[in-house]
Order: sequence, then C-alpha cells, then structure tokens
Amino acid sequence: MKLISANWKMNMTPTQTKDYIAKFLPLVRDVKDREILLCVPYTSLCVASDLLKGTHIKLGAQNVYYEPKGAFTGEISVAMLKDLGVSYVIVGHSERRWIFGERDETINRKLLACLDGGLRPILCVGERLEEREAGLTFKVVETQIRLALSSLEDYTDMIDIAYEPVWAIGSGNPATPKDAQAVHKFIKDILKSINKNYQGKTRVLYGGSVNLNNAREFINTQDVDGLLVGSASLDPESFAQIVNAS
Ligand SMILES: O=C[C@H](O)COP(=O)(O)O
Repeated sequence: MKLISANWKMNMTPTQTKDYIAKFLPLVRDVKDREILLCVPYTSLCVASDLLKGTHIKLGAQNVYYEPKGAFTGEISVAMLKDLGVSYVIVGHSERRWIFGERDETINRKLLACLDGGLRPILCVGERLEEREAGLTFKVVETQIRLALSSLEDYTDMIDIAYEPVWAIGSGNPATPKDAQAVHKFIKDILKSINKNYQGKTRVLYGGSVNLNNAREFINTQDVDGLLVGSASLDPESFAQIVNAS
C-alpha cells in the first residue's frame, strides 16, 4: 500500500496537535487504500497517540537515538517511542544531516536500533544542489544508501526510503516526476543488488515541495510508492486533500 506521510518538523504544540487531529480525522476517514502517517515532534507524540488510537492513521517520530537507555541527555530511545504507540521513525533526514551534523555511521546505528526494536525506519537520502549540478546525484544517493544499510543488507524489506533532493526541500521547486522516477528506480536496483532475497517491500517515497498541485502526479509516477510532505502537511485540510488526491 502506498504511504502518505506528514513530517511536521519543529512545528505544532501539543494543543495545536489536538486541534489538527480533530480536524484531520473526519477528512480522511474513508481513505482505506493508502497508509497515512503523521510524523510529529516528540512533544506531540503523547497526545497524538491517544487521539489516533483505534484509527487507521499511523504515528511516527522524526528522530531516535540508537542506545537503548542511559546517560544521553536530551535523547529518546526506540523503546520510549514504541511504548507510545509509534510505528515509524524518520532517520537521516537532510536537516539532521546538514544542520545537526548527523553522519552516515550514526544513521546506520539508528537503523539497526529501529530494526532491533521493531520500529520501521524511513531512511532519507538525497543530493544537495552542488552535487546535482556536478552530476553526482546517483553517486551520492548510492553512497548514502550503502553506508546507511551497511551490515543491514538482509533487512532491506523492513525499511522504507524517502528520496528527498535537498534543493527541493522547502524551496517550492520540486524535482520533476521524471527525475524522481529515475532516482527511485535506481534506489530499487541498489536494494536488489545488495540483498539477494529482497522481496520488494521497501517503499520509496518522494519528498521535497510536494503540495496540492503536484501530489497526484507524483503518486501516479512509476516507482513512487508514497510521499513525505513537509510544509503542506501543516494544515490539516491541505494534507487531507493531498492524501485524498493521491
Ligand atoms: O520531510 C519532508 C521534506 O523535508 C519535505 O519538506 P517540504 O515538503 O516542506 O519541502
């Protein structure tokens, strides 16, 4: 089933989360042929978890730490997320990579912790503008995937991947569906090549300036198995329309 996910990033207080979900739920009540996911800030997980219980909407986090517990001030473990009813977690978002200096090795450890603990990670990959202009898109994406999945190659079916070209995020300038399709296909070929038992269960999502006007075209593009939506997911009506359009 295709996956349509919101990534609220650092937006929404718990009170705003409550209002959002109250408006959003009736608008997507009849959507049964798409998996819908809300990746909310840590501080909204509790309230969202309560409100989404018993619904078909899944709950996701935007980050996680790889250690199970201990003296890691400010960090959140897989078990803490699981206990709140979280089923997905975004790992290696470009904002974590480029603002917070998250390295491929850290991302790899986070993926391992998620798989060990039963959370389904959404691994984010994507090239920066200068890399695209230098013709390095495929090389960058391949390197990110190989490093992130190092020693986890047998578990590729348990991971989803979001292709998010960094230059397209929040810029109003999305990739063309054709360009996205080429990278998505390339990602699937890498997964096949690194795991001989790969069953094709990884969904490759597109993210980067998805909005009401382009969601349908992206989702109907071959090899696009879902969307990861940032700013256009912050309004419940707009995100519901994206879910319904797609
Ligand atoms: O995780 C979502 C992406 O970073 C896309 O954000 P955006 O839809 O605001 O461009």
